[in-house]
Amino acid sequence: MSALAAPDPAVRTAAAERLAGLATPAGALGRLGELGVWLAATQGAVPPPLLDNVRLVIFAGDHGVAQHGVSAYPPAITPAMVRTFVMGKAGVSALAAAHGVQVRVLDIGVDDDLEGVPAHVQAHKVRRGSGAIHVEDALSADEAARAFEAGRAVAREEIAAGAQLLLSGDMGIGNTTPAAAMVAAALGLPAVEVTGRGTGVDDAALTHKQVVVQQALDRAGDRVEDPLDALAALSSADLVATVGYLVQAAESGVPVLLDGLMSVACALYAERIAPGAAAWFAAGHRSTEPAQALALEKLGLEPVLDLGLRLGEGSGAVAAVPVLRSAVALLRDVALLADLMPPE
Ligand SMILES: Cc1cc2ncn([C@H]3O[C@H](COP(=O)(O)O)[C@@H](O)[C@H]3O)c2cc1C
Ligand SMILES: O=C(O)c1cccnc1
Repeated sequence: MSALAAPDPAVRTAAAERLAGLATPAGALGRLGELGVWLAATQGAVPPPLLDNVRLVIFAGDHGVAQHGVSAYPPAITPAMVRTFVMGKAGVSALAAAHGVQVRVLDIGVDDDLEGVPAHVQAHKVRRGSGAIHVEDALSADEAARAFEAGRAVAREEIAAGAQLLLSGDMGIGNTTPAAAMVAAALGLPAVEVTGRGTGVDDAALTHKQVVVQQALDRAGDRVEDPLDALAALSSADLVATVGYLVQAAESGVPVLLDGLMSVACALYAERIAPGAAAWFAAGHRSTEPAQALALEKLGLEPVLDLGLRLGEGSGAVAAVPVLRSAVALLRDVALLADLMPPE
């Protein structure tokens, strides 16, 4: 794809001028000031509008590799959590209810037919489970293309519903393994430098997980040089859909607040596929996974929060929404110093 347009530079300049003119000491608003300027540029208005239409999509899927000792939890948790999101009782559901964020969960590749779950949850399903990446490709080229288009379609649907800010979340036992492989492949790093404990595997399982990630990288070989080939080899239907969602948001000029490892790994690929996309992304939080920190650094993103969260689901992004709203409030509601001072 050709390079994407950046958030409006003229609006960015006007927002930076407004920030500099507020009745606060220069620079006193720190990152809140920077976030306000970014939000103004991405919304195309100074001051930026109130963020009252913030929408999270949770992409759910299973991973063949989860049956090979890489997670502290069994794959049966994935469909159980999809049902929990539908009921509004997951960790992210509580945060989203507290902060007025709309949540949508989508089964892109769960290895279960999710009987009784509303049909719209499965409207974009690509397949049941994705391949165990250390022994086979996650997806065929055709499945990867379909997952990418599904993610794009979902972003268009959310934008049509008025989204001012999109969030991306994940659900899938074992997904920190493909996400670590994706980051290693994009950054040219060995498995030992990217692999983390995910849901909390012990030392022996961490060593095994590193071996599995390295096997996946060795198996993919030179194919990692092309981002779409790398995704088919090393990711999953739900993660490719997330990449498509991020690319479409950036292409449509709608900003995205990223979450933890899966979200940020997908953002790396969105930037590889659509250079310039990262200018539309902010990082909600720093997770405990080493690959997330490495991917954030590559993208030049500084996370808003650092709470030691390692949940996924979009929880770290939702937790950061009040900080973004604070940034908007300051640019909207603080007087200009020039208006307070008598003319000379
Ligand atoms: C009850 C439960 C709820 C979750 N919500 C998100 N995750 C997170 O943990 C998983 C990734 O970690 P790993 O690669 O170690 O399996 C993903 O499902 C992710 O969304 C959860 C995990 C569990 C167990
Ligand atoms: O970094 C994350 O987002 C993460 C870490 C562990 C488990 N689930 C998600």
